[in-house]
Amino acid sequence: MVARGEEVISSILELTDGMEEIPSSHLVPSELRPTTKLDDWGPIPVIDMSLKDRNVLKKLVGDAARDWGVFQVINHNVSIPELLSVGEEVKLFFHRPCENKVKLELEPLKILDTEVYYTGDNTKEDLHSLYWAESLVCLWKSWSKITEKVTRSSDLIFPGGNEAFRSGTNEIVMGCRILTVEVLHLLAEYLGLEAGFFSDHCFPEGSSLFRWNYYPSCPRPNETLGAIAHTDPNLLTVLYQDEAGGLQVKKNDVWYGVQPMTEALIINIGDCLHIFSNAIFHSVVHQVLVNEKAHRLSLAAIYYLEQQTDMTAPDSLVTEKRPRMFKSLSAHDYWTMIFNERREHKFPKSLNGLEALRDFIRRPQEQTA
Ligand SMILES: O=C(O)CCC(=O)C(=O)O
Ligand SMILES: [Fe+2]
Repeated sequence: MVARGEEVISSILELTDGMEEIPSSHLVPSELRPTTKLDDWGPIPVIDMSLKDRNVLKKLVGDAARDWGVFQVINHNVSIPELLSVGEEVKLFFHRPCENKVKLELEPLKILDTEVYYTGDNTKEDLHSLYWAESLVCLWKSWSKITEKVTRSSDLIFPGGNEAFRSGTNEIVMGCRILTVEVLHLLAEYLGLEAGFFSDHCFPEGSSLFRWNYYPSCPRPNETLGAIAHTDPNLLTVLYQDEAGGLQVKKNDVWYGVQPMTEALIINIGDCLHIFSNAIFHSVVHQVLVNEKAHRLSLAAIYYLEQQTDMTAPDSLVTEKRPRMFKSLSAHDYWTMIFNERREHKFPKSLNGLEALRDFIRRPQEQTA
C-alpha cells in the first residue's frame, strides 16, 4: 500500500516514477534550500593513509579535523570493489516492490544485539536528517560476535541467503573498523594523548551501524534535499558516496561540494569528538543535494562511544586561550538530549547538535579551568 501525494509515502523511489512535481511533504522551506551547485567542489583535504611518515600523516589528519571536520582518505585498506558489489545488492533491495520493503519498516527485526530496519520516507523520522532518501540500516550494539551478527543481519534482509552481501558486508565492517581505529589513534596522538584515548571508548563495546542511503533522482532538485543540514551526533562517520555526488560541507558559512572519488572514503567528525576534544576538532555541518538524472547511493558507517563514556576533555586540552568549552556530560546524556531536541522540533529539526547543546556550553563566568 502506497498512498500518493499528501498522504503516507512508503517509498520515495516508487513515488518518483514519472513524477513531475514533488509532494508538499518533501518541499524544504526556501531558506534551507541549496544555494550552490552540486558540482561546486571545495578543496576538502584528501589524505593518503599509506604515508610512511607517521608525524606527517598525524599532522595532515589532525589539521583536517581541526580546520574542516571532514576529509577524504585514499589507500585506506577498505576494499572498494567489495563495497561496490555489496552496493549493487543493496540497490536490488531498494528496487524491490514497496510492500516487500515496508515489512522491514513496520517490523524492525531485532536479534542478538542486532537491529535491521528500513525507512522509506525519512521525513517521517524525527531522529535523523535524511529527507529525499530511503535507508536500510543494520545496527550492531557491540563488537562481540560481530561476524555472527553481520550474518544474521544479512539473513534478515535476504531471507533466501545472499553470499555477496553477507561476505562483502563482513569484509567492509572489518576494514572500516581498522580505518576508524587508525584515524582515532592519529587524532589522539595529534592532541598529545595516548593513541587509544578515543578508540578505547568506542571498541569493543560501543555500537556501530551501517546505513545505506538511496537518494532517488528528483524532478525538482532545487526544492528539496537528500539530507538537510546537520552534524552527526556520534563520534565519527566513515562515508562512501557514489559518483553521483551531492555531499556538501559547510566551512565559515560557505557550502562546498565533496568531489566523488571512486577510491576514497570520507571521514566526518561527529559531535562527540568535538566535545571530547574541547572543540579543537570540528563536528562538520553537512547536507546532501539530489539530482535530476541519477539515483545516488551512499553508505554511512557510524561509530558511537560507549554510553557511559564521560566526554569531559582532558585538562591538557584546556588553556587560557581555549578554556573548557562544555560542562561534563556522558555520551548517554548527549544522546538523550539530542533525541529529545529532535523529537520536539518537528521541522526544521534542530539538527546542528552543537546548537542543541546550549545548556551544556560553559558561560564565560564558569570558564575557569
Ligand atoms: O549520503 C551522504 O553523503 C551523507 C549521509 C549522512 O550525512 C548521514 O547518513 O548522516
Ligand atoms: Fe550525516
